[in-house]
Amino acid sequence: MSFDMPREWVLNPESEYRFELDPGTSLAIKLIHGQAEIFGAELLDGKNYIFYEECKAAVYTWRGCTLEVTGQPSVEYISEETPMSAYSNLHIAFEAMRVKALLHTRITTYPDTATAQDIADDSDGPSDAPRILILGPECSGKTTVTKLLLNYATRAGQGWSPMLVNVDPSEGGPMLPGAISVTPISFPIYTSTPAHCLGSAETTAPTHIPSNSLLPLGYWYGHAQTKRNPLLLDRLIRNLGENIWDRWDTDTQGKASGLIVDTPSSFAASSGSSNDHRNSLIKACVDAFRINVILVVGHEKLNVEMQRTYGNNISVVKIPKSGGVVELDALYRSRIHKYQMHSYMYGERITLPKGLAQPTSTSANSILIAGEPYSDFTLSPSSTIVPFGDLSIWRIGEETMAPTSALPIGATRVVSEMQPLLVDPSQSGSGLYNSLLAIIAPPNPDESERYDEEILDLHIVGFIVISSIDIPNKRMTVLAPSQASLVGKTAIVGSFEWQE
Ligand SMILES: Nc1ncnc2c1ncn2[C@@H]1O[C@H](COP(=O)(O)OP(=O)(O)OP(=O)(O)O)[C@@H](O)[C@H]1O
Repeated sequence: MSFDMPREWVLNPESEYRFELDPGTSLAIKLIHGQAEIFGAELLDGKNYIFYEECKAAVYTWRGCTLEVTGQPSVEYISEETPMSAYSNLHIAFEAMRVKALLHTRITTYPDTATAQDIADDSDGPSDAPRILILGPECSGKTTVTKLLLNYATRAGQGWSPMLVNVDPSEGGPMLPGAISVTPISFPIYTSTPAHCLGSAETTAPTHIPSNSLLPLGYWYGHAQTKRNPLLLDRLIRNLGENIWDRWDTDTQGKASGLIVDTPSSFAASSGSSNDHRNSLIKACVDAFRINVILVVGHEKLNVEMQRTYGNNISVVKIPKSGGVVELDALYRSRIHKYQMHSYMYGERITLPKGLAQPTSTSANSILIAGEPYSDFTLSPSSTIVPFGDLSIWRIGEETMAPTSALPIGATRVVSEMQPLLVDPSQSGSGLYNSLLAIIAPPNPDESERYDEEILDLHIVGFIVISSIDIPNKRMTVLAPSQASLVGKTAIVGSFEWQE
């Protein structure tokens, strides 16, 4: 049988079709009959959903369905054993919490409008929105559970917009790796590529704004590993929390929708010295987001530990890991970082599976990429030469290039983890060549309001890459998604490198 030809898969109720793609291949899945969803986002029938860039995922059906699959996955099979009923029970419990939280806010804000039934419903037990922290080891399915629960909330038809909080800097959520962010989610996140496994942010390029792009608020941590600068990560997590609570002051529906925090696997690793930093980062999340539910994905020891530490005030629930979750190695993750950065600059270059008829102006609507009709998703970044002085570049809490031997005899270098250090591009070891930088919001225009570490608390407005440095002429080549001027902007460098 040729894999170029469309093939049919018939799924029984409560089963899923799982697939894994190799580099350079793509897959189209069309729902022919019945009902199906991909990590909680419902498939429309008759549309070809495209998957690419080594995507690994599953299409699940509650009531049974027939799928038409075009393309050549490296792995594909049907599984009848899934944890979906446990996950959907959780969703039902969270939905009840949202409804009660909204009712409680309505009664306390507008007591005159409350009916006797409202008051009776409000009187039985606590009424707080679900604010959920998801913990689990590497490749346990944390991001997938986060996405599934968010998607179910948006499908409930109640106008919920739960906050997706991503504190996993190695993944970057809807932004780029190195960022942590918060994003209100009001429509389902469709899976198509691991480069945007939690949806994609609106690009800063003005030419292309898909209707499903997200508007995250993010801070730049700059590294993949949480242990590299836990104090900085702690502070950025607390910044995210403050932003959420400020916004919820005036958004009762959003507040009742709650939030879901996707965490890095290092939060679940308990080995020696890493224990302290991960405990303090978990605590930072619990405090900043006022967590009231901790979900532990398939890890008995961590579950017991969380029960002991937080069980008195927080519901700690162990949930099963899906057998479909794929083990991802370091090389795969590095390729995903490359896809993410390239997609930010160049948009998406998608090769459709061979057996799929090429889209015409009339058929493009029946081909969906991440839930959006197929169109030209490519972007044209600008590559410009800018004088060193146009941009002020900082590095947080790490030594710049001057070697220790350059210090006065007997002096030791003391750099606090939170200290912003100005980077001089004219120094040959500046570490800027080929690096990814976040451009951050301008500092407070009122000089009297400024403080030393202010740049730690400024959110990300975009990203650039320094693709070459010309020290003799004091200028550098900057790759950016748009041609907006960089004069006077502030950027922070981390440890992510641009890969061609
Ligand atoms: N049921 C499933 N069938 C097929 N693939 C799946 C399934 N569930 C998850 N996956 C895939 O497995 C991979 C790992 O899942 P996920 O990213 O959710 O795990 P994680 O615990 O968040 O990983 P990390 O180690 O990065 O923290 C992803 O590519 C995801 O799409």
